[in-house]
Amino acid sequence: MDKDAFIEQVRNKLIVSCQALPDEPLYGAQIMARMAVAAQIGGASAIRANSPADIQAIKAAVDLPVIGLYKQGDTGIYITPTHEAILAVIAAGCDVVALDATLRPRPSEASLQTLFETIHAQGKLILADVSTFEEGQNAQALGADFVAPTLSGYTEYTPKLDGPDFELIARLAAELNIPTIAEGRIHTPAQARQALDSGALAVVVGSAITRPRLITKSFVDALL
Ligand SMILES: CC(=O)N[C@H](C=O)[C@@H](O)[C@H](O)[C@H](O)COP(=O)(O)O
Repeated sequence: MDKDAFIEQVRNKLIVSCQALPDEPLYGAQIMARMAVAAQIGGASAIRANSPADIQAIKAAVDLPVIGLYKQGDTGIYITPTHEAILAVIAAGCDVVALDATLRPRPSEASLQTLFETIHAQGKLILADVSTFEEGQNAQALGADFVAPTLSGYTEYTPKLDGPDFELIARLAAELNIPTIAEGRIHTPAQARQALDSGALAVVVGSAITRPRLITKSFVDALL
């Protein structure tokens, strides 16, 4: 899928992140594929998914573009950090590759520039997951197709907010030339609406739709 087609597919729409790690109760490619089917029936415009196995199962189950990533651990730079991880999610069939584009020291010798080049050489689109405006600027300069504030609140130098980082969404959307896809702690339909009103092209919602353990906990906590 080319960039214009992807933009038209997701414009002003919801993208559902269907992810469960091995320590989560819904872990398993077939379970994530059913989550994706539910998301498609509900009206999602695209799916965000982690790992080659999940991406492959989701691609077989739904007729939607997939933003693929491959988490390697859960500290430091863990979202699609290497060429191998990129090639694995592309081989699994994703349309867009999401990767950590923060300015932190990288775990392998691969620079962000060469990782971007690998994605484009395979004819796929780049979604740069960042935590600050400067990281978004850097990703744009290196050739990213899309930017998302996915990592705001997850780097040691960004504030830990309870809700979405609307300020960063608005600044990325206003000051960069590439589209911003809002993501991270969007927990309600009103927040999703606000993200679009802040200038985002589309909105990714994960936990609030596909992590029932966390959804349950939010209700339980409200009753304490
Ligand atoms: C920080 C990090 O590793 N974020 C991951 C990125 O793919 C996922 O664990 C999140 O679920 C996703 O970003 C969607 O966000 P939320 O689940 O808050 O709607």
